[in-house]
Amino acid sequence: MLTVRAPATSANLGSGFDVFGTALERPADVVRVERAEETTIEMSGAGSEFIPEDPEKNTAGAVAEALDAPARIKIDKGVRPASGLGSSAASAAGAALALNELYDRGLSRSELVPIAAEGEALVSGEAHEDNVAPALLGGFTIAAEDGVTCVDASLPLVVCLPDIVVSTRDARRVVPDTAAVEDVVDTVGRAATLTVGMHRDDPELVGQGMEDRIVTPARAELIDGYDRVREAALEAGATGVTVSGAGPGVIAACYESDRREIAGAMLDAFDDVGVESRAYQTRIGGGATIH
Ligand SMILES: Nc1ncnc2c1ncn2[C@@H]1O[C@H](COP(=O)(O)OP(=O)(O)O)[C@@H](O)[C@H]1O
Ligand SMILES: N[C@@H](CCOP(=O)(O)O)C(=O)O
Repeated sequence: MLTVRAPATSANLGSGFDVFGTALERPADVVRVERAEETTIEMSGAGSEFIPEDPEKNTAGAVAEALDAPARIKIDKGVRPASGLGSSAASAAGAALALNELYDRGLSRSELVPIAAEGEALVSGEAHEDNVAPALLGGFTIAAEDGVTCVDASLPLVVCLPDIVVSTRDARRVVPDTAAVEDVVDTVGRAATLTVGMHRDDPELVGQGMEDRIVTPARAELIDGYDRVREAALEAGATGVTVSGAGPGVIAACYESDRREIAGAMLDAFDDVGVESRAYQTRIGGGATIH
């Protein structure tokens, strides 16, 4: 079978709601495909018992349909669903790259972004591209109306995933419909700062750019212990902390030398409020790879 490794991703990064995303070096999904008369899906791995194998309800099935590429698809989940780590997107991006290769469709990775986003539309109600873009292209991505821009960054990160489930569909319902002009001005400044920080692999600038007054406060309410975890990470040396994607994952930017301490502090802080969690000491990584 043709095999693709597709990385977890972290979208938004505070100031870039529905626009910014980064590929994470780990964890990742492994997607295997072979040609078939009709699409079937077999799931295994982290949280796979909660993911429908019906191709009409699985993000990989939506991609097979969009590419008109029926296949036997096996997905080994490294990324638990409803995590804020682009779990649904990893499978969609992996399937898009694998089926494009299997059927010789000849599409570029950029051209596969809107196809993989069909999977996101299936599960979250909207074809947001901020997870599938970095899962396919790697690095730090800016998914805008006019297309995706990619920065080849490799900043160290810690992502802490509490044992709480927040579905992206539900977390999109708490996003405010309007924002005050001064908050929009603040967001523009922070988004610009973060983008420069990614170009320079500068944890301080990226950290400053991760602050957000518009979307993140509403999302933080859905995560038990968020404020405590954020404070603990900052005290341990994180340069910025925010909700990863729609949550419940929490992401910290940092220097490599502080990564271990930050991971420990975040785990302890969740533990203090009675929530089990696991931490990934990772960094911005590459896009999906064919094996
Ligand atoms: N291949 C897949 N991988 C992960 N989740 C999937 C997949 N196909 C469908 N889903 C559904 O998508 C939802 C998880 O997606 P989402 O809420 O966006 O979480 P995440 O932030 O982890 O991507 C769950 O309801 C899950 O059952
Ligand atoms: N921009 C989206 C990103 C959702 O990411 P996920 O990893 O939680 O699926 C949003 O914030 O809704």
